[in-house]
Amino acid sequence: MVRGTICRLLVRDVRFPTSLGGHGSDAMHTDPDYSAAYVVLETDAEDGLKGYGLTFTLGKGTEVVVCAVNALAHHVLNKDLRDIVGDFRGFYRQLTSDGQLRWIGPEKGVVHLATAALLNAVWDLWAKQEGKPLWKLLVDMDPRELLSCIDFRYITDVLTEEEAYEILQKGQVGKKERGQMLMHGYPAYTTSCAWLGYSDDTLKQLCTEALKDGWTRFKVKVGADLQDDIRRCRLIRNMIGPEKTLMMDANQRWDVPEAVEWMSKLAEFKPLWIEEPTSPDDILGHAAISEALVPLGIGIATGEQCHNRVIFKQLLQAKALQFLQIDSCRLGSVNENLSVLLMAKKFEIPVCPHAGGVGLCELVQHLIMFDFISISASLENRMCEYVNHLHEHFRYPVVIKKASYMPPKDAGYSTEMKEESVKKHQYPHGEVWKKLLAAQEN
Ligand SMILES: C[C@H](O)[C@@H](O)[C@@H](O)[C@H](O)C(=O)O
Ligand SMILES: [Mg+2]
Repeated sequence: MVRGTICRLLVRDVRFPTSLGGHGSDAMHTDPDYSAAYVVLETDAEDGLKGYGLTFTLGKGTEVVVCAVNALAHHVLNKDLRDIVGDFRGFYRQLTSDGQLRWIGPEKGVVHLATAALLNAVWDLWAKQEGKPLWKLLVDMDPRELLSCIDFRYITDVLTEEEAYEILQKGQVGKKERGQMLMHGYPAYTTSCAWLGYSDDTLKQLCTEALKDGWTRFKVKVGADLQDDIRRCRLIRNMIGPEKTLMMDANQRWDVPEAVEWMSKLAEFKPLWIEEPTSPDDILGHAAISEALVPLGIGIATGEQCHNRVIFKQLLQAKALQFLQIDSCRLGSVNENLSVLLMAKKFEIPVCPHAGGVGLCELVQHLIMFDFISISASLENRMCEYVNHLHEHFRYPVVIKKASYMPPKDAGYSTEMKEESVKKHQYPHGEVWKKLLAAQEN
């Protein structure tokens, strides 16, 4: 049973110096330090359970997200958890519609990332109090209760609450069997072999290891230099062979005509999709690229920087994407992701979540497992991203077997980091940063 009043909120700036190894680098983000604004919620309940939440950042700017979390804190502090989850739609709306703060959003940018971190902590706490992993909490929830967590404002022109109810009702059929199927895991793909900053030797070595570990789906970063891309894509396609799946990711590097031209040159390597070919805000641009590339057998994937459900709605309406990539830390937590999963189902577009970063795999695995069991009922053309960095800092890290995510068993949203890791990596006074910053000064 849900219990307790939220009496303490702590937010910390935690950064990992991943840029030193070129990990996570792409055509636009050449030196990311995978980081998080990390929130801890405490209640006055005797159980001592805490809620942990985060949003993903790339280093600089995490302090701005921390500020935004503090600016939103009054909406959360001294609230009874029963009141929050009893009217989760109302609570979501209260956070996202703060009459003053919404001016620096609304439902996008820093303030929305902060909302995600806070709400992720609330969901973690709720799932912990119920003694269930988050995916199971969602799967066991009655459809009406699930819908009561969603703010349908701005999407009722494509999905009404009644339509969403019908989708969830249909999803009840075969739920148990799909739950059992998941015991073999949810299919994953790896991005870890081919960051843009990796040398060809590193790429080869990591690809060899990944093949040995049973990976069959690979993503490669492209977009900075065409000749480099041709060489790297040839290398990886030759290594994995013609049957395995290859995806490409340009991280918003191109203009619309440039995207079409560039990808026509990479088509020979048979990519399943090109991800973020252009600005994430350019819905019609994505539609134009999609129209040009689908005949070449290349789909469009996007979502990791889609601000909110409205952008996803329009991408779906405009037939601008073939693969939809939800993100657990950019949208307004589970609440907003639920609405996007339901819209994707209505449009029959497969959801292939964005993960990686720090903690994104830990979180989003819950959402995609719920999606399979209760909404999509399909594994066709579906897979969840995996990146093998930084899991050791989490108390309940992801478990990958045979290139699949195994369903989490521990209660909560897998968001909790090890205290030791947080302390060491807190910016700028943690041990790791003190050393690095001192070395930079000398
Ligand atoms: C800066 C980051 O590593 C991104 O490159 C990464 O999230 C990427 O777009 C991905 O799809 O994994
Ligand atoms: Mg990407």
